[in-house]
Amino acid sequence: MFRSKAFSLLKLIPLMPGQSDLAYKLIHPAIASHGHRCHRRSVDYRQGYKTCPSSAEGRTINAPQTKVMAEEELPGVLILDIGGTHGVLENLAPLLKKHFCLITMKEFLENKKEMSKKIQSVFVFECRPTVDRELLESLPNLKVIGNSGVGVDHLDLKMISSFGIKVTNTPHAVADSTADIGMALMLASARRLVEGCQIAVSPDTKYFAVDWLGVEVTRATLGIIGMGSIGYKVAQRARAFDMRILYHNRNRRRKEEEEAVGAHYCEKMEDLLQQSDFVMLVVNLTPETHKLIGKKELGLMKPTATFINISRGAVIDQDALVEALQNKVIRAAALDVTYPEPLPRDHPLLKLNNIIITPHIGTATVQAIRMMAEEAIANMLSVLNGQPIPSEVLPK
Ligand SMILES: O=C(O)C(=O)CO
Repeated sequence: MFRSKAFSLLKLIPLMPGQSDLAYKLIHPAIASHGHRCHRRSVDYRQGYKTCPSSAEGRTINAPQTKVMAEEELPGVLILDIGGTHGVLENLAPLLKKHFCLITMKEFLENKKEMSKKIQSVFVFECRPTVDRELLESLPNLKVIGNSGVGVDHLDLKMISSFGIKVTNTPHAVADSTADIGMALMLASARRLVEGCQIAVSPDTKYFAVDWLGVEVTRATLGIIGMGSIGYKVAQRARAFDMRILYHNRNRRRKEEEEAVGAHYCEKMEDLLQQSDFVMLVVNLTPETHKLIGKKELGLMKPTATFINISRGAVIDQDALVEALQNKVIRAAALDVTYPEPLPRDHPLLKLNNIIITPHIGTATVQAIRMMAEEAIANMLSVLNGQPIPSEVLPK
C-alpha cells in the first residue's frame, strides 16, 4: 500500500503496550484535540499547536491551540460525496463543522463566485468521486484534497499536483475494517455462508439437506499479496486461525514484524500462488498493479484455492477470473471490489455460483467512516497550517 509519511513516523515512535493510540494521536494532533477539556467549538488552525494535557489519559499530547472562530472565518471545505446512507452529510457533518465551513456541491454550483473563493480544501468521501481539471480551475484558493480512504486511483495525482494542490489519504483509519472484510470474505467463501443462508431462508426449504461441504481456514495457507497496513492486519487476524502465512510485497517487512505474525516472505509472487489455499489481494491500484493477476497467475493456483480481492477490481483480469471459475481452475472467489462497480447486471461473474461479491464495503462501518474523517481532517488542517502532513500521497 502507499508508503505514507505517517507510517514512517509511526515506526519512529517507540511503542509500549497500550500506547499505539497515543502514537496515533501524536501524528494526528487535530484528532487528539477531540474530547479535550481545552477544545472548544472550533480550532484556529493558523495558530499552530501547543501542548495541553489529555483529559482522557492524563498524558501530554500535542493539540491544536484553541480559539473560538466564527463560522464564517473557518476555511471552506467542498464535500464530494456519492450520497448513500452512510454518507458524509448524514453522519460526518458535525465533525467537519468543528474545523471547516461545509459547502456541498449543490451550494457550490448555485453560488460559484462566492464559494470558489472560500474553498481551501476538498473532502472526498470514499474512493468514488473524482476531481477534474475544470473543478480545480474554478477553485483558486484550493490547497488540499483530503481523500477519506487509502486508495487514490480515482484521482489524477499528476494533474492535481500541477495546480500546487496536495493530496492526502487515510491509511490508518481504514486498516482494521478492511482487514475484517478480507477475513469475513475468506470465511464466508470457505464455509459457503451465502449458499447456506439461501437454503436457510428459502420458502422451498422443507428440511436442511446440504449436498456440499466447505473447507477449513484453520491451519490452511494464506498468501497475502500486498503487505501494507491492511495486509499486515489481515496477517494478525489469520495468525489467530493458526494459518500458515505467506506474503509478497515490493519491500520485505522487518524481521521483527514478520516474526510477530509468523509471516514468510515470498520474493516471487509465483511461489505464493502455488502454495496458498487462500490468496488475498491487498495491493493498491497503480499502472504496475493493473491486471497483476491474470490467466497465468490464476493457472498457478491450486484447484482447491480461493481468491479474495479487497484492493481494487482492476488489479485482476476479470475475464480471466470468469474463465478460471467456470473451468474450476480455482475453487472459488470472494470479491469486495470489481471493475466497474457495480458490474453490469448481465456480467458473467454474477452468474457463477462459486463466487461471493460484496458492494465495496471494506470501510462501511460506523467506526471506520468516523476515523477516516478524523484522519482526513488532521491531514487537511496540517496542509492549511503549513505543518508536516501525516499522510500525503505524492505523484510518481
Ligand atoms: O480505503 C479505501 O480506498 C477502500 O477502498 C476501502 O475499502
